[in-house]
Amino acid sequence: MSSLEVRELSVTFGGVRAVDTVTLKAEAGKLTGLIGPNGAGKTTLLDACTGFVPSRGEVRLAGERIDRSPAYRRARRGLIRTFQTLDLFDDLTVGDNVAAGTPPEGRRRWWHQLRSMPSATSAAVREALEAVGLDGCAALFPGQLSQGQRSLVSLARALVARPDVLLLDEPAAGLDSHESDELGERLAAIRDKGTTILLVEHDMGLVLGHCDHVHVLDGGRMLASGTPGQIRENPVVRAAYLGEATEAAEEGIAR
Ligand SMILES: Nc1ncnc2c1ncn2[C@@H]1O[C@H](COP(=O)(O)OP(=O)(O)OP(=O)(O)O)[C@@H](O)[C@H]1O
Repeated sequence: MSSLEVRELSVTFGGVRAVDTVTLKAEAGKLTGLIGPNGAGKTTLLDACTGFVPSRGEVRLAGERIDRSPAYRRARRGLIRTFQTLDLFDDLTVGDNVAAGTPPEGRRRWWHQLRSMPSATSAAVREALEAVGLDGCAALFPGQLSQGQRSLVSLARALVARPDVLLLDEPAAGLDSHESDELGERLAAIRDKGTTILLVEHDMGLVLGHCDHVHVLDGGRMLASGTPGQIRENPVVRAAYLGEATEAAEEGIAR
């Protein structure tokens, strides 16, 4: 099991400091939530961890620095992510969409890799679809699924790569509260099988109901960290994120 850790991580776009000297950890084998208001820097932090934007500071996977590695090497080392925009291939079946997430094997030539690509019916694809509750949907096309189910296809495409650490960007978007609770159970089961998960999400029921630990970002900076219970009760978080003005929060923000 691997942890993911960032130390003093910063990302700047022109004059905007989207992530500002953030230090946080997704503990090995845990489901960690990352929450914060719109524009807080959550997606940018995932982009920096996975090598999609240049950053300053350290990113460590299982204790080893990966912040100088290109995105594909980080993925090969087991750091796999999903995107807010699902980017499914509408002309491919669900099974083929998931199969497309299979990582290439080592340095074999591309025609060998093509020949060894798993098919939509391979065991790895079946297993990934089962893990998200879409077994039986392999032959359907994304257009035949609900938005929530499409999000699950994107999750299955990440799982087929057998990640050590899985970064999820708002997988509950488009899910109703029942589906989102079900997703929480599935993520907990994936964690229990040994995958470390960092979950960016606005769905508070999912985060506070299922995560082991939660980090809160605001304006690119770490605002708070704690158990879901501690985060729920934190007056500064309630003021900044949940829109509740309290005296304690005002004192906290002023400090
Ligand atoms: N490619 C970019 N170029 C310029 N500014 C960017 C870029 N990507 C993000 N930003 C800015 O960085 C800040 C953080 O954005 P980010 O998307 O990381 O926030 P977020 O917490 O994921 O928000 P949301 O919950 O709405 O997805 C915002 O001010 C955003 O406008």
